[in-house]
Amino acid sequence: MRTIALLPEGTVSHEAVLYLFGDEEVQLKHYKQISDVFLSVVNGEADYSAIPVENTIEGSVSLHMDWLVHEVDVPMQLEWVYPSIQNLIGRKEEFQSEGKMDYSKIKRVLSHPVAMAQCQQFIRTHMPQAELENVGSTAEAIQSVANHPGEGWTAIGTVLGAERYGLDPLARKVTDHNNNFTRFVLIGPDKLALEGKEATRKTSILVTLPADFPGALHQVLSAFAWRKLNLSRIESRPTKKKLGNYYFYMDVLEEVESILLGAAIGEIEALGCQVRVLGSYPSYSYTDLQTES
Ligand SMILES: O=C(O)C(=O)C[C@]1(C(=O)O)C=C[C@@H](O)C=C1
Repeated sequence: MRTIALLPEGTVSHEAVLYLFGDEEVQLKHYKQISDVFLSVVNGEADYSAIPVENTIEGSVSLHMDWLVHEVDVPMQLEWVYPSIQNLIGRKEEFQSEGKMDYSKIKRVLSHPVAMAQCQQFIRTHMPQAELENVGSTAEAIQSVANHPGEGWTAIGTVLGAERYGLDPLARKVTDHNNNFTRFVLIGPDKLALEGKEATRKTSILVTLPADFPGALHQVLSAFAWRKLNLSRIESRPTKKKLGNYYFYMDVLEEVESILLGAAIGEIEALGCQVRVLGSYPSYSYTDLQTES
């Protein structure tokens, strides 16, 4: 049985992992901090670590991307997409009378910063008086609310989290945009694919440009363009070595073993760029996962 490291019970990550593996039995190891989720696979405590890397509304989860690049050297082995459905969580009896919600009683809203950002408008419209507090995960937020009864505390998080910590969804689906999806990856030493499910092949690479090379990025991009290799994401991030030094993170819709991608990487290296492959893996979209073979 596979062991998966992930954020605490009741997080969006937890829902997403349960969804990914469906009926397959997996052992889940929950950690409070994302750093411990990363380290679990490094230390051999888990076969894979589940990491949220990108969100429709917030874009890249920078902290997690930085851990992938700078702190650990474990390949990405699978990617999947899951909707982040956020809800306002608290105790019904504290905020509702005769089934009607009284938002003016809310003094504090706790959540993960990415989840909080997904519900900005909802919070501003309904509870502008509330203090906002960012914590390590949506589940940690829900647990804190459970530990402070009668103090006007609420959390933004999942229905699964509300159930786990004995609270109620006070308002459901409170994200500002309907199409709120999060991209997750599994990192680990071994290859992984879901049997009978359609997947797109993807390769994630990091490209560091040589200093003082005018047009270097243009040339890198042309190596992909004339081979008709599709880039689905490109993003610059600081190298953390020198102010103004950046590397480019790129997702290419092709397997690293393919002749075309191999040749493109060779050409980019010949230009004097450094290329690091972060992983070459199957990518599952939300609808593909729902379709049984
Ligand atoms: O706190 C959680 O529920 C998480 O799973 C973390 C996380 C994230 O880090 O982006 C995952 C997805 C949600 O969009 C918000 C938060």
